[in-house]
Amino acid sequence: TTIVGCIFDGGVVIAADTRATSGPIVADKNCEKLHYIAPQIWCAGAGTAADTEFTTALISSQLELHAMSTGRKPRVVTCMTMLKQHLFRYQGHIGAYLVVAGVDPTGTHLFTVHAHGSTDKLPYVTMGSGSLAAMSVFESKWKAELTQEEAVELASQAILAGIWNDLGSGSNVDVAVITPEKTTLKRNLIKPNEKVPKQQSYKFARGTTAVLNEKIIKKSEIGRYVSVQEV
Ligand SMILES: CCOc1ccc(-c2cc(C(=O)Nc3ccc(S(=O)(=O)NC(C)=O)cc3)c3ccccc3n2)cc1
Repeated sequence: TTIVGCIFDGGVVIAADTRATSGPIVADKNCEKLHYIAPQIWCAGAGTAADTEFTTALISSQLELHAMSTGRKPRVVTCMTMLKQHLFRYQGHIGAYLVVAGVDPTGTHLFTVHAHGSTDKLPYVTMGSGSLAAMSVFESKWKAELTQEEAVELASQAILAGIWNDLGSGSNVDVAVITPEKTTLKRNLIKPNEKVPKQQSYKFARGTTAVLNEKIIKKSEIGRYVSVQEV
């Protein structure tokens, strides 16, 4: 998995690849790793799929109840705090590595939350098995005061670095852009691994391989031939 987040002038963008693995097997070629928390708070998840899905859904519910009781819009720091306290309580046994991003009345915020409960607050972040490949893109191309278009492009390039260089990442690029006005989910914004039509037909004509000899036997005689190596 490769997931990233990047703050820009006026909002924040998060992005993810769409490969789900089970050991060496690609279990899902187009899974969703961007999770809704609140109208202007979204979360990218790496780690155990069920853990990221259920943990984000649980905190989304708790945050909505909190917003109802306070009568205020939910804050990103509140979401981060709920996530870190929940994950710390389970001492890392919940395999959820999360990028929490959003806009609230106090501004634009981007956090990481690790499975053991540690957190960071940064202008750009990466997580997952492809995090080092993705971070190489940010460390070489990030600048302050990015525009929305620049931030979407940079985040997409960071995910693509994971897709190409990390076996745990692959398939497509999903992006979510969060501004004070609206949140836009761009599902499969980039599809760099689509199957293309074969250049030609690879069906061999009947008779391409010569038949050297043929022997028709009764079903009752099969046992006689199973152990015999015909030369
Ligand atoms: C007592 C242990 O404390 C810890 C503290 C921090 C980290 C940690 C983990 C990560 C990280 O993202 N690890 C990670 C890898 C693969 C997937 S995965 O989903 O691609 N594959 C599997 C199998 O989970 C998820 C998360 C990370 C990334 C970027 C910068 C720092 C980081 N630090 C781990 C343990």
